[in-house]
Order: sequence, then C-alpha cells, then structure tokens
Amino acid sequence: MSDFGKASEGAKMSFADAMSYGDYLGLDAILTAQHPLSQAHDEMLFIIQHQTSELWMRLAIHELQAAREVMLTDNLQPAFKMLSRVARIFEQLNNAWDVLRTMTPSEYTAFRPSLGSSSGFQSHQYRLIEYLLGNRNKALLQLHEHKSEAHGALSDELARASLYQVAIDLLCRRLGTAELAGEPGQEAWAARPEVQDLWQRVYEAPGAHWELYELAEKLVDLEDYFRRWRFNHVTTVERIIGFKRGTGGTNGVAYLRKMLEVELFPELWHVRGAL
Ligand code: HEM
Ligand SMILES: N[C@@H](CC(=O)c1ccccc1NC=O)C(=O)O
Repeated sequence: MSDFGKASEGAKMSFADAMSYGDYLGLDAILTAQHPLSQAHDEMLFIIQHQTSELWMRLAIHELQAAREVMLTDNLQPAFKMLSRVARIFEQLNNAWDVLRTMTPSEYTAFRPSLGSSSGFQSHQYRLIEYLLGNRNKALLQLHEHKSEAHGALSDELARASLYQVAIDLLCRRLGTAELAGEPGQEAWAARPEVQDLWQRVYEAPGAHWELYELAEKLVDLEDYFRRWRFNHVTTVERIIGFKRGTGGTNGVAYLRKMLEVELFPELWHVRGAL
C-alpha cells in the first residue's frame, strides 16, 4: 500500500447521507456567486477581492457587535479579545491590497464600464462598520433605500450608542463621573474636552486604571489598522484610475483623501499631545 493509502486508511469517503465539508461551509452558494460581466481576465480578481473583503467585514461586524454587548455589562476581557481580532481582520484586508495592486490601469479599464454606477461607496457592511465605530452620517442611509434589510440594519444601528460611546460611558462609570456620551449620535462623533480629560487621567496613572488603559490602547490599535486600510485604498485607487471620478459619483481620490482625515476616536489621539 502507498504511504498515502496507509496514512488515509479509515478516511470517510462517502457523503451521500452525511454532512461534508462543502455542505457545512455553504460552498455551493459561495463558489457559484462570481458572475463577471465582461470577457476581461482581471474581472474575476476584482470580484473575488471584493467578495472576500465583504466576508471579512461580516466577521468584523459580528465581533464589534459582541464587543459592544460585553462592554455594556463591564465585562472587558472578552471585549479585548474581540477588538484585537478586528484589528487583525483589518490587517488581513490591508494585505489583500497586494493582490489587487497586480492589476494595471489598462487591465482595469477593460472592464470598468461593466461596473455601471456600482461602487464600494454602496457597501452596506462597510457603512455599518463605520456606524458601529461611531463615524456616522445619516444622509448615507439613502443609498440603501432600495434594500430594506440593509437599510433596516443601518437605521437600527443609528438608534444605538456606538462602540465608542459605550466605551466613554464605561470610562465615566469607572472614574465615578456622570455619563457624558449622551444620546446615540446620528452624525460623526465630535471630540469633547471633558472626554479627553478623562482619558488623560487613565494615561497618567495606568496602574490605577489598567483595564481602561488597555481598552484605550485596543481602540487606538483598531483605528491605526483602519487608517492603513483607508490609505491603501486611496493609493491603490490613484494608481489604477488616477483622478477620474468614481463610478459611485464622488470626485474619487479627492473624496477618499478627505476620508483620511476622519478621527474615529479623536480624544484618544488628542490626549497624546497632553501627556
Ligand atoms: C480597482 C480597485 C478600486 C478602485 C478603482 C476603487 C475606487 C473607489 C472610488 C473612486 C471610491 C469613491 C466612491 C465612488 O465615487 O465610487 C471608492 C469607495 C469605496 N471603495 Fe473602492 N475602489 C477599489 C477597490 C476597493 C476594494 C477592494 C474595496 C473593498 C471592499 C473597496 C471598498 C470601497 C469602499 C468601502 C468605499 C467607500 C469609502 C467611504 O465612503 O469612505 N474598494 N472606491
Ligand atoms: N469606484 C470604482 C469602482 C469600484 O471600485 C467598485 C465597483 C463595483 C464594486 C466594487 C467596487 N469597489 C470599490 O469601490 C471606480 O470608480 O472605478
């Protein structure tokens, strides 16, 4: 018997009546969901790049929602694990740009007309991540009016405190001050000096507030990886389409550069200059 034969002896070989690998993972649905609209070779890369990104975003949402839940009950250790995982997911998305960057402008323009007005700007999962973290812009809900499920999930999210608001409430509770975060925000979180002062107390005495200190650093880490994603995106876009308008209708690179200025957790960045 061959080495393979010996080593694999006893392997289950028939799955007519049992759940197999592909059944469990739903591979029939995933692997038949690539529908290029052109004859261009690189369109398959483009589709799979986005589909895998959306799958990682799905996991990021799952982790961020669960992290917020446990933070509401002051249970920070599991939240730390989940936030670290989300930072790693962003790192995974960051590394994925290397695959997409192998596509030149000539190769992209061969199928770009097939994309019509579709664009990542309309990614509801991406928008949910931004909303969850606290970068809210209610006006963008309109993009999803034609899809009731996505629209519902995004508007439900706007009715809840963002992960950062929940972190600020927790900071207030632990430091014995009245809660400051207020009602769930509908617009981007704006920096508040009182919040920065509270984070400053944490950074000035980490030993006395170790869990808050760890929470602050997990959030900064997460935003750090998120910023790298934004930067990689805009650089890849400039490399591939230069300064053309986006298919989604924005002014393209100029819009994405503006987004580089977003501060998800502003007080955590500003406090550094006060230490
Ligand atoms: C050839 C590669 C790509 C090009 C040329 C490109 C181009 C653009 C442009 C021009 C925009 C601005 C909106 C518009 O007017 O269309 C945009 C937004 C966006 N793209 Fe891409 N993109 C590329 C790849 C990706 C990939 C791989 C993802 C991953 C899912 C992605 C996700 C997004 C998201 C989420 C937005 C909205 C960003 C925001 O509103 O802050 N893009 N993209
Ligand atoms: N906005 C891109 C098109 C684009 O990248 C795109 C189109 C359809 C599905 C996902 C996309 N990715 C990110 O925006 C462009 O202007 O070329």
